[in-house]
Amino acid sequence: MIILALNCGSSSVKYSLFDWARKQTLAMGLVERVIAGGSFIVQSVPGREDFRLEKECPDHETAIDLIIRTMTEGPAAVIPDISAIAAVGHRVVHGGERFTCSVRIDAEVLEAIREVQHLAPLHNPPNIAGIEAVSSVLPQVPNIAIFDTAFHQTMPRHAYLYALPYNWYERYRVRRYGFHGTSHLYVSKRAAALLGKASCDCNLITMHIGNGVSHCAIRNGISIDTSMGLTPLEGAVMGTRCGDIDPAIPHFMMKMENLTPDEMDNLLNKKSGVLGITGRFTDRRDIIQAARQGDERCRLCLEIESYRLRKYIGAYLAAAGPLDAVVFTAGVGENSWLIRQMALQQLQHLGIHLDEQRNREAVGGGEKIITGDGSPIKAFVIPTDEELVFIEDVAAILDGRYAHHMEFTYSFARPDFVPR
Ligand SMILES: Nc1ncnc2c1ncn2[C@@H]1O[C@H](COP(=O)(O)OP(=O)(O)O)[C@@H](O)[C@H]1O
Ligand SMILES: CC(=O)OP(=O)(O)O
Ligand SMILES: [Mg+2]
Repeated sequence: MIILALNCGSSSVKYSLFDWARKQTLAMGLVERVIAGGSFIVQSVPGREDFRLEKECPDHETAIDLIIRTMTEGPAAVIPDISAIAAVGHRVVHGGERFTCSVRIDAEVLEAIREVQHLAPLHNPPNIAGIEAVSSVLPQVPNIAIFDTAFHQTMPRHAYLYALPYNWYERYRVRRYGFHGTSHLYVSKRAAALLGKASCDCNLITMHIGNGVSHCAIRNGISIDTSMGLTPLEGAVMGTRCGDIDPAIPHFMMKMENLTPDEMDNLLNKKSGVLGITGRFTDRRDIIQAARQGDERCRLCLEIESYRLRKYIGAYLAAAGPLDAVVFTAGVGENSWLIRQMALQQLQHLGIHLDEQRNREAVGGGEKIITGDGSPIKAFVIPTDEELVFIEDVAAILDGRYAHHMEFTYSFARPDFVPR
């Protein structure tokens, strides 16, 4: 059974093609600059040179058509025919309160995903566009939705409700949902394996630090709190999103600069975070390099970002403890020893003893421990693999084995997987 996992973002489509019977990755790839213009596809196949092709994709349908053509025709082909694809797993960022686990998509499920799209305006519309595009190109193939929010549906009321008029929750479902659930789920299961414990016996803090950043407090294997909220804007300092701020600031700034609500929302989502602080960079590699060359604003940015990480570790230690481990994942968490070091410094009194040498060496892939041997709480770097969760859920749903994220035993076999 060959499964295609799709992650349709606003400007990109990431994909992974997996042969379930052979447990083999056939291809992984990415179409960038969808809609924006100047789009191109890059596909990696184990044991082959990367394939790259420039092709305009003014919409997601064209991007998905390009992906299917690349996988089936010409020099980058990995399967003989489109009919080899047995099912497609789609990342859906917001599932509201209705979806607590992955589901097969039918007209009613698609309608329910549409109903909550206003809660994730940057993410759900491209997810829906991807589902519609696949349905038109591969009409016979089952589509499965895997939700970012599902893993966090175990949060207790006291963690997911805000101190706002209660009828906002009753009328509009204003509450904390949390995102990156498949990543938190994946790394928590891998951390349990590294600890040699059942995941239901593990208390963890998982730190997904990429362009979007979120943290999760995990007690007995389930999410009990997470830093993103109603939308993916709350919590940590991100590439372009502000994370936690005084909620009075938007109103204040709207008055000061005569901004509309949409302009304000755009500033908080797209012009803030590390871009807002540095004024020029979203990529932490650029920021670290500039800081090393003496750029004061970039240095300050690293201090603000890592201080916020440290505060969340402290808060979630209180929420999830007694803790087994802190886990770092995603682009920054997997690769930036400096940001990890700045976040974990001086936490010995909490039982986290960073081993600076191990931490510096834990870059560029692989699962690593970065605390010293006697550290009461361990810290790990674990490369995330959200697509593998999609693939396992799709296979399990089609086989009738899948009940729920928490009850389902993942195998996470991807021996040939090359971390990004
Ligand atoms: N070696 C590195 N040092 C610091 N940051 C890095 C490094 N490699 C990647 N990153 C960061 O990872 C980010 C992307 O992470 P990723 O998880 O791929 O994000 P997303 O999936 O949200 O696009 C980049 O913006 C970059 O800042
Ligand atoms: C929910 C979210 O922030 O996703 P991403 O990191 O892909 O932007
Ligand atoms: Mg990501």
